[in-house]
Amino acid sequence: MNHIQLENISKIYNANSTQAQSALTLLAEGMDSIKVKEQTGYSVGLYDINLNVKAGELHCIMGLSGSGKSTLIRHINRLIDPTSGKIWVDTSINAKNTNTKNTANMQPTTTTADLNKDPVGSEKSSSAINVLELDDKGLQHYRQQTVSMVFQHFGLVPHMTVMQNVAYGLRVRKMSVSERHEVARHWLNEVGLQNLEHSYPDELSGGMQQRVGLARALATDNPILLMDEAFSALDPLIRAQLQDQLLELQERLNKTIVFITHDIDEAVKVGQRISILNGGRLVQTGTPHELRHNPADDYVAQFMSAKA
Ligand SMILES: Nc1ncnc2c1ncn2[C@@H]1O[C@H](COP(=O)(O)OP(=O)(O)OP(=O)(O)O)[C@@H](O)[C@H]1O
Repeated sequence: MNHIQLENISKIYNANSTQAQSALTLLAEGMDSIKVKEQTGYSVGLYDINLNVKAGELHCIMGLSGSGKSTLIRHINRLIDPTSGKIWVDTSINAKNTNTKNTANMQPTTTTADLNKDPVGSEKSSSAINVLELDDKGLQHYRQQTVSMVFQHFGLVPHMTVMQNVAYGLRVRKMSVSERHEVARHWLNEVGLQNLEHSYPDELSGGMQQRVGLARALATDNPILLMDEAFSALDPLIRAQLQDQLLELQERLNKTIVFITHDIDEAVKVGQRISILNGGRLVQTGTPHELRHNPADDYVAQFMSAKA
């Protein structure tokens, strides 16, 4: 079952709709984004992206710098609005299986077996909403209840303790302070930071700070987790530990995770499927095995041979 679907998403930066149309016309004729920028002056973030992310999938978005990865992920929580296209999210899918209060109901929404049943995954659920149609209130609700984000540079509030940072996103839920702290403590425990709840972010290493960022995102219990180069700022050893921890958590949580990385090794390690971007275009989506054995073009083949 699809959880997120991007339909014909294009993003031309700093252009009104008429200006953007001139760039889109050139892109439709096959011109690459560098030439389009030279000819029109407009930056191409994305062009005609069609992408399905299945419920419970850890889906990596991979590509070189400037290929459009951050632009793509920021469309899903509408930090960026597209020039054209639609973004469908099935808000009926709810991985409400994780908080300490709900451990008795820990039923994963989607299993790995379910993922494999839907190799094409093109159908749209009748409960999917086009998030571009949300008004301010609807968007606020969507961000509070459906999507969480983990940032590359952690994004912790420096004057709040670790506990306060993790509990912060729960203030909008109807929970008492003690309940919020109970949930936060649970997630700090899950990421291995049980003794640091009274510390401040600047007292922690980068790896520890990102564990707090992960605990904060997980504590909201939102079914979709967006991770934008979340481990890229970390030393290789710590990065590998966090990758392992994410995989271990995901085994139990079955979140729908969109994971941005420019590192093919990381994508192959954590991603069930990988989508490869080049110059704002989606070149190929597939499992690591499919990309390695049936690359769509030389760009994909080069990534995968660098890996092999
Ligand atoms: N705010 C902006 N204004 C103008 N152009 C932008 C803006 N943000 C991104 N771009 C352009 O859109 C294209 C895609 O950028 P994006 O940051 O999404 O790529 P990326 O793959 O995430 O790169 P990186 O790995 O370096 O973060 C680039 O050409 C970039 O210059």
